[in-house]
Amino acid sequence: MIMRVFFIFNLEGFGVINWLNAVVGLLVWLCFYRFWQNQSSPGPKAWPIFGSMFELVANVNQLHDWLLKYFEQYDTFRVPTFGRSYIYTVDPVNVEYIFRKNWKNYGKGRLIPSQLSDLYGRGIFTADGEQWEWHRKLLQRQLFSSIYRKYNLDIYIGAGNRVSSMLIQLALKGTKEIEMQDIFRRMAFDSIFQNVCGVELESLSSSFPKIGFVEAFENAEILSMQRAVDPFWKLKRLFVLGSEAILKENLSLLDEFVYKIIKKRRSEVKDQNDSQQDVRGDLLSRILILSKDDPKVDSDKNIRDVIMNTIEAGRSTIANALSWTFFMICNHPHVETKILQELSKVMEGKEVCICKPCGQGTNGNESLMNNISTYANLLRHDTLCEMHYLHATLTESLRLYPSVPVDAREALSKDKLPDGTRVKKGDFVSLVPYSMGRMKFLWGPDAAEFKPERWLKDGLFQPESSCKFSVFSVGPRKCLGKDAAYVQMKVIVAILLWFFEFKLVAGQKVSYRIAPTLPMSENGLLLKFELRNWQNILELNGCATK
Ligand code: HEM
Repeated sequence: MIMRVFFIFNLEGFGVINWLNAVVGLLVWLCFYRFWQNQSSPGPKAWPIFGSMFELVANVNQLHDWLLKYFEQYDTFRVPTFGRSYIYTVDPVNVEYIFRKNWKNYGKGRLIPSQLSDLYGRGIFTADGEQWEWHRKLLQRQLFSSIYRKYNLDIYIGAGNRVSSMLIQLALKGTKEIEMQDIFRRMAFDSIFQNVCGVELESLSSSFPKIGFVEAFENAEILSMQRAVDPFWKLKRLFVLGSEAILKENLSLLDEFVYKIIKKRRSEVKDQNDSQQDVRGDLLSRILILSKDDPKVDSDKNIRDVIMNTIEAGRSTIANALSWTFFMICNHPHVETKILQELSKVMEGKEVCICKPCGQGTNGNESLMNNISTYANLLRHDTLCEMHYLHATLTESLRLYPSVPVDAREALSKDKLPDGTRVKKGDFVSLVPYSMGRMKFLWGPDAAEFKPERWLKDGLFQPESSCKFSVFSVGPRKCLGKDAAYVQMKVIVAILLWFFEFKLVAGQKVSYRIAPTLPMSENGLLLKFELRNWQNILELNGCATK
């Protein structure tokens, strides 16, 4: 074949040097062609071969604000790097196309799953196609069942009680300031673990215990992410060296713990069916009971992957969202007042002493804890649904500080977006909720301001299209835990704000840290706290004491 080409183009006698010149010339031409192509597309300046790599690396620690700067000029732009482009968009029409209309062409792809699959296996966050569909259907069936919803709510109420008890104990020891992000991180991990596995990890205590499973999970996640910038990770994994050796150790600990729970639960629910009164509510039991005819459920590895992915889904998302919400509430005292007014209105008439200065009298802390627990138990689904202002506050905080700031997909084949942007196979195409939430063309001239009121009409919460408020993603792969997330966040805010007063510790600089979610930087959120002054609440609404 090659000889035929030589013959046709009469290339015999071309000479080695000439050949080399031709090949180098072709490569240089290709580089400059690509350079020229990238130069003419919207986005940061692109250099031959390296594309915009240098600018990207220089800005990686403030990635979200760097992207935002470009979104002030373009709705969609390209960041070319060595072999592929990263395309970012805040254009709702492109978002709808990528995530809904042509979603099958934009999946988890190959690169990210290859780095994360030791931790998450072939679970919902790493799988495409049939495997993803199996996970999604399995979870969908459980997450919206009434047994599971009730079980979850009880977990969240328990978590609210535990955080309160922890704060009271800390206050007794004379502590006046706390790092709230760490408390929310512990609370969210404990809750999702109990929700998924039916086991309490008990990391919420005033002694701030280190829990082996939690540490191993967090280490494994960081080490798996670091593979993205380590070209030798596969070699290191092969020879069990350095970071890969540590990752392996953490993964073994996680697997041992999880497989033990799966085994135990299999034997416990072996003969149970869903109609029994004492049926367990945790996700693992429910899957084992309800899907026992599904051959894939027989595989402990599949179940392990479901567990790991669901823990990941509900862990840092909730902790981040609550941390930023408290940050915003502390910065906007009138929002706190309105939440308290709503709480007292919604809870009015419920059989609880919500307005008395309980716990500050003779019965002391025990009475206060009883009061907190009685109040918390009244936070049932119907009561939470009445809290429109709190719902709006959480949504507004997520608009500005979305738990998943960049939602990326890999193009499985070449394509063209509605605005004409060309996509090559292997390009990463991302919607950027962090920037979307700040776009004036979407939210008006006050887009940067924190205004829960923008979500309310006549006091009722008004949802927005997910192509505009994309915080929970869009289309067939949108978040499965959105409702559960709101329930948990509302319970925690309703309990903590009612019983405690929080103020920002002055002088701290609160910013984000780069991660797949949007945690605050290392120092977290330092808050001063004390028991709420009940007299203020009484005055707030002229509330009648019981
Ligand atoms: C404030 C809280 C939360 C936010 C902002 C959030 C946001 C998101 C986003 C943006 C995605 C798409 C991620 C991707 O494309 O890879 C997602 C997926 C998902 N979320 Fe959430 N999430 C939250 C809480 C939860 C909770 C509590 C659960 C479960 C109990 C959950 C379960 C899931 C699952 C299973 C998926 C995968 C859906 C799929 O790929 O089909 N999420 N979530």
